[in-house]
Amino acid sequence: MSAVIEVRDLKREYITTKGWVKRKKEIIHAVNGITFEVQEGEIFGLLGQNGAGKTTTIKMLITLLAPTSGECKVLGFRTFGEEDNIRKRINFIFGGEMGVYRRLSARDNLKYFANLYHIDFPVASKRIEEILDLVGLSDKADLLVETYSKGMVQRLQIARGLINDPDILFMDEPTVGLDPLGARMLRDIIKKLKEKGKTVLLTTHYMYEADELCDRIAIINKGKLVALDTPNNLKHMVNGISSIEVLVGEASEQLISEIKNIRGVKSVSASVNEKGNIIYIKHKSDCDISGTLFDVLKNKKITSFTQKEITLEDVYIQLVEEN
Ligand SMILES: Nc1ncnc2c1ncn2[C@@H]1O[C@H](COP(=O)(O)OP(=O)(O)OP(=O)(O)O)[C@@H](O)[C@H]1O
Repeated sequence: MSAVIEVRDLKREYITTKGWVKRKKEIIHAVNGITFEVQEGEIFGLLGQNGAGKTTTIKMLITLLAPTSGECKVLGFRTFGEEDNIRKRINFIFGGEMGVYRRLSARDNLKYFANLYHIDFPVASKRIEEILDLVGLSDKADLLVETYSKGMVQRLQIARGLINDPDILFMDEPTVGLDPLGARMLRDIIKKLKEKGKTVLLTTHYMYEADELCDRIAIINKGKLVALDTPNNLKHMVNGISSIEVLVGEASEQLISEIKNIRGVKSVSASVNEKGNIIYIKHKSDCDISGTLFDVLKNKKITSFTQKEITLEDVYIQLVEEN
């Protein structure tokens, strides 16, 4: 395997102005010195809160934005200065945007984009059929896109992103706005791309998505890289913390604060689902809180009590809080 993306001490600043009367210049350090490599054939995830710098990073990688400083190379070429060598070998998909023509059929859309890449007709025709099959749109290929569901449009977006047979596909929140079934179909397509040897760099807000898809994940916070590893290794970073989920009839603020006061408890949160109130408790692994917890939950109609594995979300929250 070789590195197809090389980023070293990459920075990007934006200069904006603030205030009405006396306008003051402000420098935003959107990407503030990040370093990572992506290997050929990897699915690599960029995770971070809103405004963490994910889209800015992607824009620099796809040659749309010049870095302020640092090194940013794709397929061995500088993204600023040697972009012509990169553009025909990559493609990108921004989730939630149209990017395709509603008044054309999927097949005509793909023919149009193949034309933009000057792909010969026989090659394009064969590729279009293969791509339509990959994204599961073969039987709907001649319908107008305006009759498509959101999930179908998103799948067509992926098809569009594959028209030049790119080595690397960049995806910014590919499943945003999709229903669970649509999102699952899209994740399956991304897995198939990996099987075909493509490299995928994606951003997502959904932890389970990153966990399921990514070989490695970079967590970005305020423009800086706070962790980079496989999902499993990242989970091991939250050493010494255990997680419990309890389903109860009611979860009052007083109950939550009583649980918070148990020695060894690090955090408590609650949510409601159709079965009742779920209380999420994180505690130090070397403190057995179960006895005291059962005392506090006495008469609270416990319907389930589960010791949970640490999730990527736990890691993410801890890292972002620490930073
Ligand atoms: N064109 C711009 N001018 C000024 N500031 C910008 C510009 N684009 C982005 N920013 C700022 O740079 C920071 C990083 O933005 P970016 O869009 O890269 O974050 P993100 O991680 O992709 O967020 P999100 O998950 O919300 O898409 C934010 O503070 C944002 O407000």
